Order: sequence, then structure tokens, then C-alpha cells
Amino acid sequence: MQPVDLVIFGASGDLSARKLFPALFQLLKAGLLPEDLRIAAIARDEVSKEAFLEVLRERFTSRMGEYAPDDDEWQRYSEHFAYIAADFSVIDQYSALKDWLDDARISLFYLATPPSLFAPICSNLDEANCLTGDCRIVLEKPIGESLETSRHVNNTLAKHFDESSIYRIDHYLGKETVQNLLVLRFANRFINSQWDHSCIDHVQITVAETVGIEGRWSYYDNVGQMRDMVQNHLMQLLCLVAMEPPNSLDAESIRDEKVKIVKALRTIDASTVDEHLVRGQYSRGWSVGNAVPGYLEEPGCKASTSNTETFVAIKAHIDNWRWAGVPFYLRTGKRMAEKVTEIIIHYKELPHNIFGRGRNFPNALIIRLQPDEGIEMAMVSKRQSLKDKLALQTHTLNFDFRDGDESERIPDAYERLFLDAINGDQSLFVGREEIEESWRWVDGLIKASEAQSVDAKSYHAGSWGPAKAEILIEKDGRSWHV
Ligand SMILES: NC(=O)C1=CN([C@@H]2O[C@H](COP(=O)(O)OP(=O)(O)OC[C@H]3O[C@@H](n4cnc5c(N)ncnc54)[C@H](OP(=O)(O)O)[C@@H]3O)[C@@H](O)[C@H]2O)C=CC1
Ligand SMILES: O=C1O[C@H](COP(=O)(O)O)[C@@H](O)[C@H](O)[C@H]1O
Repeated sequence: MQPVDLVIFGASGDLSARKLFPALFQLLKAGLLPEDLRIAAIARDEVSKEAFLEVLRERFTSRMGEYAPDDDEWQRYSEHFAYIAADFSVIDQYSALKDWLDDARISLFYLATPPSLFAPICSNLDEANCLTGDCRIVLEKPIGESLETSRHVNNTLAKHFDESSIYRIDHYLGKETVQNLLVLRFANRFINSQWDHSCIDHVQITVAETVGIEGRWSYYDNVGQMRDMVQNHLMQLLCLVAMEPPNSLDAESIRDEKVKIVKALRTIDASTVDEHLVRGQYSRGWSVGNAVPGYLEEPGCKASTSNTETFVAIKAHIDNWRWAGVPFYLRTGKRMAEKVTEIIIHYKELPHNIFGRGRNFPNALIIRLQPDEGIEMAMVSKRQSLKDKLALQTHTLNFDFRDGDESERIPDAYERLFLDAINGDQSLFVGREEIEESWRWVDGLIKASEAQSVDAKSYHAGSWGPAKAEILIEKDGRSWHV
């Protein structure tokens, strides 16, 4: 491995503490990163490196539980760090970073900052002469808040970095179970050969969270679940389920196939939005046994009303040969009954049922991405019975990723993504075109919903969303899996 300097902008933020620094710790502990990795943590607080690390360690300990570092491990981890206090928006404050960087090493700039700072940081890095040698940039989602603003960010990036040096993160792609979708589909002939409109009745993708907006009201109220989750995470899952086999596993081949799916998504306009979109907003209720406030009672809320959605259900169609006539039902929300991310492939009934009326149980493939990661196949078999010769039942073939070992740690998505960015592998990062095409579709949906004044219907925290979401699917004679 080549020597790497990793610069984390936004080092005092929530993402850094919860995901980035723990992932780096795990990778170093496992010996998967260069031993001489240097990490520059940059934030605004005027504190010493020791003070920064002390706070970081407390945050680690409260969140990492049994995986938190012991004293020796923490000491070794600390040795990789430098702390630089700077305001990223001010060009004059880049000199300490310039002095710290070493041209002979790869510089990996990680922007864990509000998206409004992406463009200024790129320009400032360039102007401060920090972009010499092999430089790469990693950006968190969201890239923009619309097609127009994402283009602006991408255009600015392109002025300072070559596309091959830009790593746009969608952390869902780093999840082991999401990567497994490619393997499941393209390494198993029996699945691959049954993956189209002739066998599949419909697809459901659910990304349900029990958390609320977690103190992010001012950010969230401007974006809502459509921009926070649908434009990126759900779109990526949809693409991985629906895309054609890529020619190879290189980034370009995978991105090309994903873009084709996004472009084939049928536009939902003002004339069709009512039958295809349900929006919701949580009111107070119960979440995992605790009473929780409604969206408008969350800390930081300054408004007495808001039409921002915390729940979305969509019926989407992909207008191509493979998926003709197969609806994709997508659903995502905060403060739902359970934390679950799953994809359900519902197969069609057989063309002719020799077992008689009421004895047809269509197969279903249940891909559990989190938690309880695994795959279930609902199959029909005969129940042993002398009384009823044709007693049929659904049996489940269950494939548990942990192989029954609950103590096994599934690596966090950010571990995979750091490793790939350091190794220069872009295959799990999102390309410019797919992001912009995704915004084009989502912008159209938002516009249609605004034109028809589709309200965010209230649902109780701890439920499965507004009743209208049930109707969206039930009027087609189907129902949500959970
Ligand atoms: N949190 C999460 O779970 C996820 C976050 N993201 C994305 O990651 C990014 C970061 O999110 P998150 O960590 O939650 O945000 P936070 O608000 O918690 O952290 C932002 C960080 O940026 C710093 N910062 C802001 N402005 C400046 C400035 N002018 N100069 C120097 N530092 C500055 C803040 O420092 P200071 O403390 O001084 O303000 C803080 O360290 C966002 O793009 C978000 O959308 C993506 C997926 C999940
Ligand atoms: O990007 C985001 O993702 C999280 C959900 O991530 P997960 O890995 O816990 O499924 C979501 O809560 C957050 O609002 C969003 O910005």
C-alpha cells in the first residue's frame, strides 16, 4: 500500500464520531491500513490534539460498547493523529494543513461537513496549493438538494479534481449485505434465470428506521425523507435489484448499468402522483418502548406547521424489457415500528395449479439487509398428513449471514468504503450521472406532489406509516411484507 495522508474535514461532527473514526480504528486494528497512515482531524474548535482525542474517546466508548478500544489500542490509534483547528470557509486558515501535507504521499480529503461547504472547500484547497501530488476527494451524501444544485457541486468538483479521483459516498453501497445483492444475482444461476417480468409479480423495498430526526431538525426540514433517503439509498437499492449484469465489476460498468435503470424509471407527474405517492409525518407515539415526541415537537423545531415528509411510499415502474408490468413498491420512514431494511421479491403464481383452488402459495425471496442479515426463500412443500394427501404449506429456507454466530461482527459500511478509497477502487462509489439522473426523477416527483398539494399524512411514531400507504399497495391486491 502507498503511504496515505487522510484529512477529515468536520472531525468534531456526528458522522465522524459515530462512523468515520470507529471505522478507521477497526481497520487499523485489523492491520488493513498502512501502518504509517497519518490522519489530520480538522474542526473549528481551538483545542489541542489531546483535548480533541479525549472527547473523541468518550464518544467512542459510549457508542462502540464491547468493541471500544482499551488503553493500549487507544494509545496506538492516537499516534496516527494530528489536530488542526480551522474554519474551512476561510482561505487564510489552510496554511497549517498545507504545512502538514506531504506531496510524496496520497492525500485523501474526506468532507464530513454540511454540503454547502463542498464547493468552497474544493476551491480553497486548490487556492491554498494543497492539491499537489496524488489527491483524492471523498464526499458525503447528499450531493446537492436538487438536479440544479447537484450539478453546481459536480461542476465545482470537476474544476479541481479528475473524475477518477472523486469518491461520492452512499454508505448503503458499503454494507456487506448490499454488496451481496450483486453476488446473489450474478453468481447464482437459479436466481439469475428467474429474475424478470415473466417470473416476478412485484418487488418491495422497505427502509424503515425507528430513530426520529435526531436533533437535525433544521437540516431535515429542508430536505425530508425524499431527498434524505429516496434520492440516494433507496435509488441505489432499486438499481442493484433491477440492473442488467454489468460487463465486469469495474466502477464504470456498474455505473453504466445503474444509470440505465434510473433513466428507465417512469416519470410520475401531476396526473399520476395521487396513485403513486404517499407522504407522511410522524406525530407523538411510542418507539422501542419509549414515549417519543412528534416531528413538530422535536428539539430545534421552530415552526408550528410543516409539510415536510418523514415517510414516503412510492409505486414505481421501470419501463424496460425486463421489468415491463412489474411494480416496485418503495417505502421509507423515520419513527417506524421496527428498524428493518429488506427487499422482497414476490414471484408470480404458476400458470396452472394442479393442486387445486386455494393451494397456490407463490414463492417469495426475502433479502434482509439489516438487522438479522440474511436471505429467506419462502417455498411450498407437502405437510405430512394421512388425512389430507395434498396438504401444502409454506416452508422457509433460511440463510443467516452470521451462520448462527451472533457474536460475529459485521464490518461497518464505512470500513469497506475507506479501504476502497485508499486502494483507489471506485466500484462502490456513485458516479456523477447516476446522481444527476436520480435528482431529475426525484425533482419531478416533488414537483408533481407540490402541484397536487399531496399532504404529509400524520402517522403515530412506532407505527408503519399512514393508512394511505397500505391502500397504495392493497388496491393492487397486494400487501406490505411487515
Ligand atoms: N450524521 C449522519 O448519520 C450522516 C451524515 N451524512 C452527511 O455527512 C455530513 C456531515 O454530517 P454530520 O456529521 O451529521 O454533521 P455535523 O453538523 O454533526 O458536523 C459537521 C462538522 O462540520 C464542521 N463545520 C461546519 N462548518 C464548518 C466550518 N466553516 N469550518 C470548520 N468546520 C465546520 C462542524 O464543526 P463545528 O462543530 O465547529 O460546527 C462539524 O465538525 C453531511 O453532509 C451529512 O449530510 C451522511 C450520512 C449520515
Ligand atoms: O444517510 C442517512 O442514513 C441514515 C440511515 O442509515 P442506516 O445505515 O442507519 O440505515 C438516516 O438515519 C439518515 O437520516 C440519513 O441521512
